Amino acid sequence: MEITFEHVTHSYDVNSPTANLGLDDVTLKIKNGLFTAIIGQTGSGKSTLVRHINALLKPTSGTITIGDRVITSDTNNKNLKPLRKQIGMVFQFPESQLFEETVEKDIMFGPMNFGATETEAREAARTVIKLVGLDESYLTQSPFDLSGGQMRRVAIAGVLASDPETIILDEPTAGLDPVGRKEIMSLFKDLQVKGKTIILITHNMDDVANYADAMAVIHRGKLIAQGFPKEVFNNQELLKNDLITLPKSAEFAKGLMQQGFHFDKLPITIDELGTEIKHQLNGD
Ligand SMILES: Nc1ncnc2c1ncn2[C@@H]1O[C@H](COP(=O)(O)OP(=O)(O)OP(=O)(O)O)[C@@H](O)[C@H]1O
Repeated sequence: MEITFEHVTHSYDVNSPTANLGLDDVTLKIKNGLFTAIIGQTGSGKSTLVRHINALLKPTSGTITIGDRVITSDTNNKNLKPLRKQIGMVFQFPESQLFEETVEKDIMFGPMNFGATETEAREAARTVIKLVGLDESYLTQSPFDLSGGQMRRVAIAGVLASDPETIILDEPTAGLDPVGRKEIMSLFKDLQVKGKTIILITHNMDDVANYADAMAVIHRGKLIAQGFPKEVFNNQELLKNDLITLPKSAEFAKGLMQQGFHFDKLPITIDELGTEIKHQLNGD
């Protein structure tokens, strides 16, 4: 499902369409089946942007097209359920929204809300608990007896249980340790390989470099760059004006340039960096 923003502006000031802009004239295409990262400084408008994709927010002006669904300022709040089923949203610290007495009931809540029968929802819970790396024995436990990382997985399973086509992730690994982060990010990459469209908001540039196919940079509500991560991280204008930070490998490569190494483009992953260094040491 392709997602298109055309000249989308969102004002948080109900009395003035030009004041307190969360988004300012954003035109953007998010391609079907890709892993797209949305980055930008704190308060730049990333969450505002993604909340338009499942119509939690509506544009003050402009149009959003999601598959064959068009959202404008006068879109009716009725009939949004099919859209919300297609677009799964994992908010920051999603475990704070767990509330049922068992993991199974918590996971079943979403599908049943979207019309699944109890049997279907139970089946979905059994499938997704494994997808997030937990075994079926967790289903009968209370979510509140689990560790923070396990609770996060259960909350993510709850979103996956409705089998959304597109999954929006707002800082899904915040507060997790490096191992937990890698596991969760690999899970999302795996879901993309299986056909889902993934949209990730993150402050972690290594995650962008390692997992994203495309990225968009938001600054003060405006889209200031988009493209392949390798191109965007090599955008001199953005770097000069401190509008992006670099993944660790690119930072390391910059240091190496002061030692006489040369990179046409900064490598953005460890693999790319290793390959480049090997070539240069071998004189290739
Ligand atoms: N409910 C709201 N009412 C008024 N202003 C808001 C509201 N939510 C966000 N804003 C403002 O809109 C702008 C964009 O906020 P948004 O939360 O989209 O940024 P963000 O890039 O997601 O930030 P972060 O990285 O901190 O999550 C900010 O100036 C913020 O203060």
